[in-house]
Amino acid sequence: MAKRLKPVQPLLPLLRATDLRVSAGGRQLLAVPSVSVPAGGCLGLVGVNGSGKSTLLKALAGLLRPDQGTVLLDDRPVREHELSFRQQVGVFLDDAACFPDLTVAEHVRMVATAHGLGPTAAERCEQVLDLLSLRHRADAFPDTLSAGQRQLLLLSAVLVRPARLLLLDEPEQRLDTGARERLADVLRKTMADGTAIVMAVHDRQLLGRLADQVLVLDDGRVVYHGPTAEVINRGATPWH
Ligand SMILES: Nc1ncnc2c1ncn2[C@@H]1O[C@H](COP(=O)(O)OP(=O)(O)OP(=O)(O)O)[C@@H](O)[C@H]1O
Repeated sequence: MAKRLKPVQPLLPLLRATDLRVSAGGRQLLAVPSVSVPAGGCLGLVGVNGSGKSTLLKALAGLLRPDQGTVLLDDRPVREHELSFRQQVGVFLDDAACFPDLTVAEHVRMVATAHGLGPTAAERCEQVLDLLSLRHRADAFPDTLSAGQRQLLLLSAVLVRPARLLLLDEPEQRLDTGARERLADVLRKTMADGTAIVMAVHDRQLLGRLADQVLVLDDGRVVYHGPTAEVINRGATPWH
């Protein structure tokens, strides 16, 4: 007798946003029909300055309330201040700041401890500082860091904590080629562990190495949403 197969349930995306619209001062800043990222996937957001990438990230992070549309994490609405959301989602925006009186190691340790790493915090902190090549500045204070090292400190503080979703705004800013490659390696490993990433990015190589899908924005509107390879293979990017 033929065996009856159970219907296959498609995997739910981790993050899903539908019909997002954001405006300010009577002007529409963003109109995005849909965003969907599965666990372990990476969506790259690209577009010229002012095209709406940060606005979209803020809406996905629940930091900005859209006029219209929904953002769901695991099919539940995103709420900025909900503890479970903060525990699951690491957000890196370009306005992140450092404490002037805490060293590099202390910053990273503070975030790791706050996110419940407990006895494993010290080892994880060293590992992240090693991976981003910042361990030699572990005892340095922020005002003695170069711009790129400060960027690495802020990234270390986001990457040290466990997260199911990372929302990153131009993480490659101020980093040299080697540091960008190390960042790509760390993010790829994070994805292999099942973390989803949405990342605004100007660096085409980083985009090609990480993103499996790309959303190109122009004046707040989506002008392309599809596989990264198609955008990369065009030779010239449609956003520069
Ligand atoms: N709080 C705000 N009030 C009014 N307009 C805003 C606000 N924040 C951003 N904008 C406008 O929204 C548009 C999109 O800005 P956004 O910062 O999302 O662009 P971006 O693609 O991230 O740019 P960049 O590559 O320069 O970081 C811009 O025209 C900007 O001036």
